[in-house]
Amino acid sequence: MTKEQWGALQKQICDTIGQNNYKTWIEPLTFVGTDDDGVVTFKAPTNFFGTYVSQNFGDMLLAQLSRIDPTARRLSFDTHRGAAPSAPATEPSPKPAAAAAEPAKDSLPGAPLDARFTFDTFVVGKPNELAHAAAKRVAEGGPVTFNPLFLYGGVGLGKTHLMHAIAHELSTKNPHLRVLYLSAEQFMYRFVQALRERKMMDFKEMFRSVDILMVDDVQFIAGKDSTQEEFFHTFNALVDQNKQIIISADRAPDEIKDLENRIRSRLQSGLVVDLHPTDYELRLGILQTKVEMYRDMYPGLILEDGVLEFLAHRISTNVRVLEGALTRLFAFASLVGKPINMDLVQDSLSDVLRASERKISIDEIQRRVAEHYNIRLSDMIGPKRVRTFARPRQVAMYLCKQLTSRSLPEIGRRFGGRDHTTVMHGVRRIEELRVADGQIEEDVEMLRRALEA
Ligand SMILES: Nc1ncnc2c1ncn2[C@@H]1O[C@H](COP(=O)(O)OP(=O)(O)OP(=O)(O)O)[C@@H](O)[C@H]1O
Repeated sequence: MTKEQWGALQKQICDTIGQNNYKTWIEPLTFVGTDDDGVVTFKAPTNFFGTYVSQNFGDMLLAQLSRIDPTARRLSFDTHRGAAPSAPATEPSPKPAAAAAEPAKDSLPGAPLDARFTFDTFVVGKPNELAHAAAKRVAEGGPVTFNPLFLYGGVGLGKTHLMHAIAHELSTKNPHLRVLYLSAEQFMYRFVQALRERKMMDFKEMFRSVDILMVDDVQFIAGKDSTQEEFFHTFNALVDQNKQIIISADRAPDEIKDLENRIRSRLQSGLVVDLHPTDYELRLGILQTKVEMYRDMYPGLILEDGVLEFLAHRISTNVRVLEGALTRLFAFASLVGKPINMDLVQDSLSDVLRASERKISIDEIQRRVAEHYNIRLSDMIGPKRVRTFARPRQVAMYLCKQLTSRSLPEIGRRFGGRDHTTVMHGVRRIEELRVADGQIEEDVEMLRRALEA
């Protein structure tokens, strides 16, 4: 993103958050640049200022920025005076200090911490409770019990969030602790730079001087032999000194190809925990937490029932995408001055919904529902209107509406050529019965889970 593009965006941001907020919090920021990791850096007047903007306007800013620059992933607020202008995209720029972490002694060349990624903002559910508990334990900062802590899981499930949360908590408890967080790619970059500049001694000394080392996305060093070698030595030196190491990756150690065996076994020698794909309840919980935050930011905006449930159903892959969708909805609603309802969802999120479209088919739903109610598929689709067939048919129609993106006429056609008004009636009926009839509610939930599994 260029300075000019940022200039143009500011107008939009002002419209979104209002003149007062804009003048107080956004105008004083200076755009510095975006690096290869998608970190967008601003110069902020003070540390507090950067933290405040990040916590209160971070999501909105990121959503606006990512419309112009889809690589934008994180914000960083640099409070150093005379910060370097943005570096050319091919050359990783020196990382600015974290917005929330206090620099300890001389500053470490880590990546910025995101001030929003704390334990307070992390929603715990079944899929991530073990990872959360392990992270919490490490953040207590007591004697090192498992080393390393190895967190793994798919894209956008909260690995980085947990690592930053540990770093924040440890730095808050003990501001003198030397906590270094960086990606494996940055580790390699520092290593190559040290080789090139003949500063290997400095490199080794610096990495061995940290109290806590966190390396994100370690799968990156697979197949990169000399980086692996150096990583191995760093790792051993720190473990020998009883210093805590926290590693993340997108898969388990034994699934990372082209990783030396001795490194693999080192990575497995502590506690290996995975973040499972989110379930519906966790996604809904995350959305509800975010909404609380947005209510302060956009007072007066109406959020209609069912919207969060719909998003939690439909966007199931990645929490980042889920959050982005909500941010976009709020920003859009405040721009056009309308309530957040299903019409707005369709208008403003059609691309996200298309991309996250489920692979669940109408056939599959019909088959599962027929099995569940112990009726023949032909009876579900056929013309008979007795309740034994009509109710399962309505449940199936309802699930088709919820779990696929098919239109009502299309669903009608697939149910023996019925009219779309029949489908609509069926869907409404099940909506009513879900509230009034516990058995139907249980059936629908069970079927939905089975279909989504
Ligand atoms: N349980 C959760 N509660 C609240 N927010 C969450 C949770 N899980 C993920 N998020 C949010 O989702 C976004 C993506 O999370 P994060 O960057 O930690 O993912 P990741 O696992 O490191 O993914 P990647 O592999 O892409 O780096 C962040 O904004 C994070 O705050």
